Amino acid sequence: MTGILIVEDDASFATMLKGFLEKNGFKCDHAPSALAALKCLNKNKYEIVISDLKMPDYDGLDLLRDIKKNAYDCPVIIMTSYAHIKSAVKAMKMGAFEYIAKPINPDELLSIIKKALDRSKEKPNTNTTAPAKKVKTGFEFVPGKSEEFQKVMKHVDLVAATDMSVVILGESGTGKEYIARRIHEQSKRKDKAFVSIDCGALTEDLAASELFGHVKGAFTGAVNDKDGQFKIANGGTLFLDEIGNLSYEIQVKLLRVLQERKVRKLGGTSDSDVDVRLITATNEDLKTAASENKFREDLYHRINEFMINLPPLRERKKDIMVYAEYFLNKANEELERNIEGFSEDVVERFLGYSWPGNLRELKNVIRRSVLLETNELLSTENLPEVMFENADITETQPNQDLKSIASENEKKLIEKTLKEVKYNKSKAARILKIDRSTLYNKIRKYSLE
Ligand SMILES: Nc1ncnc2c1ncn2[C@@H]1O[C@H](COP(=O)(O)OP(=O)(O)OP(=O)(O)O)[C@@H](O)[C@H]1O
Repeated sequence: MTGILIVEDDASFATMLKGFLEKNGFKCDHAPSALAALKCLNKNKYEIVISDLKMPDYDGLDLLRDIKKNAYDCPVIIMTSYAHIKSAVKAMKMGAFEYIAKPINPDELLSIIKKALDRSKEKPNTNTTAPAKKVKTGFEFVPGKSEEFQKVMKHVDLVAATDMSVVILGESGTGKEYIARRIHEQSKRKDKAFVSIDCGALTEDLAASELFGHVKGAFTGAVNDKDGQFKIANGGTLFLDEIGNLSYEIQVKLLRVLQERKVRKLGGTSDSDVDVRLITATNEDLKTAASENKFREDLYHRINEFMINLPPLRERKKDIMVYAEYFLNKANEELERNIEGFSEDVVERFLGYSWPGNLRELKNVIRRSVLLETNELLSTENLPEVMFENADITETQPNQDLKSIASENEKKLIEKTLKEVKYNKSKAARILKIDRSTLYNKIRKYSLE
């Protein structure tokens, strides 16, 4: 039986969730707080942790950080409301396996648990507890068709043929790792390893051992010799995601490896040659970080022989429906559904929404909607409410004063929301966070009836 640890401060919801999972053949423990969860993790081995994000004092993100720090080797699934989607995206960057929106859809949860278990089975036994190494299978690269993405692809094609170090700059979820992998697969190193490390999920202690390896006895817990990822990637490509998170000391060591092309294990006395192409990703401006002495300038120049700027999804609107179609096909396959496409309203909302979590968010929204949809086409009914909260502000006309711009925007937002919910006024009022009588007054004021 698979052991699942449920971390949830809402006791009745936790009991319900536990009952549901046990009915489905899982053995569960419940921890009412993140601290209680750490105690359970110290005592027992779990295959999966399902944790609430928002808990008083010490929340799901703190717990996730500590799980990674202590190298408990189990995937963490974060439960969150759509209002906290940004924290969920942060959780993914910190190494969460997946997030699921509350109210929890039981089939969606079972599907994520199954994936987490499959992923754990795929993990090679590398004699390491490394939480940050991602094992990628079934890589399928879909190119966008916007001019912005075409430009990126041109740069990818050009740089792939060289051995230059590449920095990929872009918001979380824009596809930086996919671009890195694409460069590797088009390079002469394609038959060798592509190793991906998420530096954001590595603590300082783990980072050195993870990157460079260690010899037995180098520190408490180093019970065997271990090769670092530089050695494992030898001949191939090493992708360091969130490189800005590496400490100054690790940056110094990294620079030495890159300059001398030699790596020495922690506690070791000899060097071995390594031939690795380095691709790094960041969503912060490393140049500024370097000028503020937060990132070593010499390392910055060494890793930045070529820079690729991957724009956020909202700035390459022509790509949105390309990926939406792709993720729809994938979700149909995975969930054994047959949704044929998107309603016009959905397309309009997809194009108007700002997608703070970029492609990753688009994929999750579609997967969830596919699961919930009962019609042939995906409808706005099943889109998360947050997608209606940030409806785009209209462009302004010359000579408009603030008051008239505000009214104009208000009118447009109400009109758009009403359309999206098919004039269901209770729903519209809820989305707009106003009461029904205020909504009726505004509908009258703007003649929207
Ligand atoms: N070119 C692509 N083709 C198909 N799917 C893609 C592509 N790019 C991104 N994706 C999808 O979007 C998800 C996020 O992509 P990726 O992990 O590369 O983003 P990232 O920018 O590295 O994110 P982070 O900064 O959070 O690590 C992927 O899991 C994949 O499903």
